[in-house]
This record gives sequence, structure tokens and C-alpha cells, in this order.
Amino acid sequence: MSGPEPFGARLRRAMDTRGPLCVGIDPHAALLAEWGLNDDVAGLERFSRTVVEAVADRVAVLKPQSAFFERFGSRGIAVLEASVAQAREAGALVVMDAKRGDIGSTMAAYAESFLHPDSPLFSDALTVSPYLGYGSLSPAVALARESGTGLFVLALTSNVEGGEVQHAVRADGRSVGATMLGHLAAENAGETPLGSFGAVVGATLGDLSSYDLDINGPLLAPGIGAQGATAADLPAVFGPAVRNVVPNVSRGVLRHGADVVALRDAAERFAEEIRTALAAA
Ligand SMILES: O=C(O)c1cc(=O)[nH]c(=O)n1[C@@H]1O[C@H](COP(=O)(O)O)[C@@H](O)[C@H]1O
Repeated sequence: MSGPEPFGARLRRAMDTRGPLCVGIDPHAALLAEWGLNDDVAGLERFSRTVVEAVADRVAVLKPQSAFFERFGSRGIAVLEASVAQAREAGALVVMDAKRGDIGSTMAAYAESFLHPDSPLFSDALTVSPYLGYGSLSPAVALARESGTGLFVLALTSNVEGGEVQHAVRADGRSVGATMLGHLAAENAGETPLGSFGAVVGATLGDLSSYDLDINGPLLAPGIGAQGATAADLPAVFGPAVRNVVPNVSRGVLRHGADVVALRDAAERFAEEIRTALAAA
């Protein structure tokens, strides 16, 4: 019996048809103010609905940042549920950015919250932290395989503080970040056209040629726009793995709101810069 189509295959198709851009839905209080919205549930709802309306029918991936919804408690979560459903309905894949990570039994509950088809927050993929040990993620890996969803595992994050953990060198001489990439390569072995278990690798990190980024899975690359990286940096940072990169832009697009057309144009400019960079790679 064949199960649901795996996330990696669905993502590859979306990237090939729509381009690889991921737009973040990050309703910062400062952005709500810039958009002329109140920092309340109505403002949150309007913000998220506008972003979804502007880009969910054209970009491959939308990535809501759960923290900005959790800030408003249960009513914020209700807005998040609606945003996920609307974005998926419009044909975008949704990566829930909740960065979950815990011991096995609790991890299983986190996984069910986002990756079980019956969950109100069911998403196409979830960001997870492997820093309780990669093996602690195994319930999420198992559920993702079953439900045709994916994971993005924090491997080499875009923030400078990440280095003290991710660049730390283990007794076997490999860095922690490289070890996470190795686990993901094993997870994705033999999958075509692309595995479902991705890594988060910041676009801000400069030359990564000392890392083996060939994990046969997607590389979610935040850091373009507000954090200083550009689309033109992608080939130099990612080398041959650039064709599996899903570049994320949040504030770089969102600061152009509150108008649907302005947001759409901003996303299109980033998408075009990414196309140009990849064509030259
Ligand atoms: O997992 C992530 O998405 C993530 C990982 C990382 O290493 N760095 C990083 O910035 N992010 C997220 O990516 C988004 C970046 O937003 P902007 O800097 O506004 O484009 C935020 O939602 C961050 O939480």
C-alpha cells in the first residue's frame, strides 16, 4: 500500500514549478505598527491573511514563525491555524517554524501537534532542534515518514551565537553541525527526487565548503534581507548544493506591506534575484 507522497518529492516539484523562495510570516510588533495595525489579535489576523493572500498562490513555501502567534495565546494560535490552512489551500507548502526539540516521549507529542494529519496545526514540515541529541528526534522522523511531511533540523544556524554549539568539535574530530548533516544524509539515503529531512543552514555563514552539504535533502537558508545576506551570495555559500536550497526571506519582504501588491512585488524581486543567482551558478 502506498502512503502519502513524501514531503521531499512535493517540495522538489514546488521548487521546480514556483521557484525555491520561502516567505516567512513573522508578525513582529514593529511590523504590525509599520503596517498601521494594532498589536492585537485583529492586527495579527489581518497581517497574516494579507501575506497569505499576496504570495501563497505563487511561492513554493510559506514559513509562519509560531512565536509571533503564541504571543497572543489561544486566539493567536487560532489565527495560526487559519493561516496554515489558507496557505496550503492556495498551494503553498507550509513549514511551521516552531523549533521544537525534547526527549523522545515529549518529542512524539510535539510531532503529533504539527505533523499528524488530524492536528489543527497540520503543516507540511516542522523546524526542530537536535540539541537534545539527534536521536531524540526519532518520533518526529517516524511520524514524518508516515504522514508524508518533513523536518528541518537546525544544523548551522544563521546567528553568530550558534557557533559555540554547532562548530564545537567532537571526540571523533567532526563538528556538531557536520554530525547533524551526516545524520540527515543517512535519513535521506536513496530517496528520489529529494529526501524529506532538511537542514537549516544560514545564508549568512560565508564559505561552507568545509561541510558536506550533499544530504540529498532540502537546505532551508534564512538570513537573506534583514540579516544581511543576499541572493547573489547563495552559490558561493552553498556550492553545488545550491539547487537544494530553499532561501527564506521574512522582514525583507514583509517591510513592504501592508499592501498585497507591494508585498507580491517585493517577493517577486527576491524570487528574480534568486533565479538570476541560480542561473549563473
Ligand atoms: O529556522 C529558521 O527558520 C531560522 C533559523 C536560523 O538559523 N535563523 C533564522 O533566522 N531562522 C528564522 O528565519 C526567519 C528570518 O527572518 P528575517 O531575518 O526577518 O528574514 C525568522 O523567522 C527566524 O526565526
